[in-house]
Amino acid sequence: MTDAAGLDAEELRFADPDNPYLVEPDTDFAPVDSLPSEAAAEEAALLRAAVREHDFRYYAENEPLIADRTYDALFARLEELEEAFDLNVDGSPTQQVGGTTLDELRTVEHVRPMLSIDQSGEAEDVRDFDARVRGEVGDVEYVCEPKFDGLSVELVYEDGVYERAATRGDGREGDDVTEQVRTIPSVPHRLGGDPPAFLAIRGEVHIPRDAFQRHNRERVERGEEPFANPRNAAAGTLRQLDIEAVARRPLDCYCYDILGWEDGGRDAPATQWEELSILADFGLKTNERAELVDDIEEAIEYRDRLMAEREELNYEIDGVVVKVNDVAKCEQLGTTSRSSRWTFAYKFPARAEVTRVEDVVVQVGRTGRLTPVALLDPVDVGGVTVSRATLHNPDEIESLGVNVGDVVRVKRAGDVIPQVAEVVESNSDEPYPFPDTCPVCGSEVERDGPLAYCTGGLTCEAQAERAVQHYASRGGLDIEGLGEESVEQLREAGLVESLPDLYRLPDRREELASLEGWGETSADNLLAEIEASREPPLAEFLAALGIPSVGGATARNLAQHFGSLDAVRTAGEDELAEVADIGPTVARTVREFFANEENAAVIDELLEFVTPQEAETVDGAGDELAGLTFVFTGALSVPRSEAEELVQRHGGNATGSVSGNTDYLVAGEDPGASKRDDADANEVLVVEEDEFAALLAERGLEWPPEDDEE
Ligand SMILES: NC(=O)c1ccc[n+]([C@@H]2O[C@H](COP(=O)([O-])OP(=O)(O)OC[C@H]3O[C@@H](n4cnc5c(N)ncnc54)[C@H](O)[C@@H]3O)[C@@H](O)[C@H]2O)c1
Repeated sequence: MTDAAGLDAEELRFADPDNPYLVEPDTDFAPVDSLPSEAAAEEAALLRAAVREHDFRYYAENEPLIADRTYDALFARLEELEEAFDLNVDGSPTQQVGGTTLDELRTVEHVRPMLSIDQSGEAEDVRDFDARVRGEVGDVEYVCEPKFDGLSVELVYEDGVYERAATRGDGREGDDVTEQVRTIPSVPHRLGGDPPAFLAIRGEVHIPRDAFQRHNRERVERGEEPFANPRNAAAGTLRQLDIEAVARRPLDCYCYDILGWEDGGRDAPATQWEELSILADFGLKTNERAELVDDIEEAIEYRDRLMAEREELNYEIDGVVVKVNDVAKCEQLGTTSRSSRWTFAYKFPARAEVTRVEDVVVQVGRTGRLTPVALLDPVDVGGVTVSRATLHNPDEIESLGVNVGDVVRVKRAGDVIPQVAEVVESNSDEPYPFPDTCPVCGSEVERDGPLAYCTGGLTCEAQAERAVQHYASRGGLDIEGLGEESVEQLREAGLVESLPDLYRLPDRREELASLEGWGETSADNLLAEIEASREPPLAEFLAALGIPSVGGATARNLAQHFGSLDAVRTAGEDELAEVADIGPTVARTVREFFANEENAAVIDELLEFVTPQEAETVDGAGDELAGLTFVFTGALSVPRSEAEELVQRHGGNATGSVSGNTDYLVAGEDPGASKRDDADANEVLVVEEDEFAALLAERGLEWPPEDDEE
């Protein structure tokens, strides 16, 4: 999202850069009855162009210019004008489904149009919908379901076998995402139960919230822009052409509607409620919170209840969908060109509120990255009090134009980290001046693209504290008794200011024992742990140094490739890039880490106390599994991601779904029938975990891999 004034004309597809509804539109509209009809027609034309542009940016590019709430206000105004002035609506976005297809993907026609849903956040509008429905078809029951904030897909099964999947696109045709959707674990490749000969269903692909947060954190750590919300992340992922990359993302899919059913004499279910239960019988994932209710008041209560539970769910929802239960009545109610007349979405209020920036602080991360954070006048955003919001990086401050004292809109878009979405009222001439020295150690700040880094390395206190925390963590040398809080306590007491100070603690045993909450025994235990960490394996030591982008696996590859710390420290970028799993970017990061004078000084000092053990170098590490493709299914004795990582590290492929070129399907406990069936059909070798271990052992590899957590 941007609030930069003015847009480059070339960037725009449907609207003029001067269109007032493109950037920071004013949604305080003049009352319709005071408008001359010419002005109304003119305003509607501008709104149509702007809405088309916003649709394009939202659906095709996943980069909206304005907040959803603002978009909804523009859309509602356009509808209002068209109706009040009886304007010609041919081709208006109010008559069409807003999506589009991409050039890169094949287009497929849907079995039945995939339409939009009329929606509102007002209970009165929901009651109006109900009155219209009852006026046309008499009394009805409703099925209420969460409105998942993901990406709608059509799935097609023939004789129970997964055939294809497509995005909603413009409602009539969508992008072919068959291979992408095939990687989703909750989409069976073969249906169970007694499926019809032909079945088309509608579902919503989404990324669970916890996985989304993990994924975003990794993106930020790699210096990439985080996704604004899980919907964008799911949409972006699903339309990727690199299927293996899609398989690595934790997508999930809820199914909720039958679009097509052909089965000789057997009829499709007669109600929405039966549809849900039969979909579940076929092994498709349906949502357990769906409810059948007797009337609209119960539907309204359902929405309020779900809104209160919203934060507990591991998937993002933005309201509830209310559907007429009886399919025959649905057909009677029919559809418009844009939406079905038997469904209504009762939305939750947007989780975005307006507040004042009280201050901006700049935090220093373990890698030295500086992150500006806005301290806010606390505000309730969707039931959670927010007093801080990330500003991401200096470029974001510039593009938002935000400074202390400004009134801003804050949002929590699926993720837990609140963000400043836009400046609503600026009280400053300039954006917040980003510091050119580190607020903690005063070292110079260096820019790398949009990001800023402190050049102080391990001498920077903030980095040092986090460096010590990391060094002692399970991803480092696993020094028990030295958690984040103790490290902070030791630093505050002046006992540990940098890594080598850990090994000077025996000289300060008395002081340590006298700290609040410590005592002789805890102090001695910690000192014994520290003593035991003095001869670490090289790989663990490298991982413990907290070199940016170097986790346990990469550290082990480095150790196996170079054998000694000296060799790693002096290796050039080209040599580093020869290591399995290391590309040019990571090679440069590693080189820079060791070349940094401050880091070098700290490491030299550390080596006065610590002697990393040389590692056995392994020739050709990384090629043992070359040419082999594995799929893992069922519960393994370690997380599946570790198995996949191991395979990839040794030159093999690990994908999420069985396909023609899969060599082995490794079945852990409870492997899931459909994948195994598929595997048999493809003549893939199905092996149990111990056979997999044997296969690795033949190639000199160990299973399960040693504890490798970061
Ligand atoms: N910010 C912008 O520029 C911009 C631009 C375009 C659209 N938008 C936003 O997108 C929304 C409109 O998009 P839309 O037309 O895709 O509508 P929508 O996503 O709000 O609602 C329709 C969709 O709901 C989904 N859905 C989720 N759970 C469902 C369930 N249980 N049963 C049935 N359907 C379910 C379906 O996929 C369907 O496509 C608006 O809220 C608007 O704010 C924003």
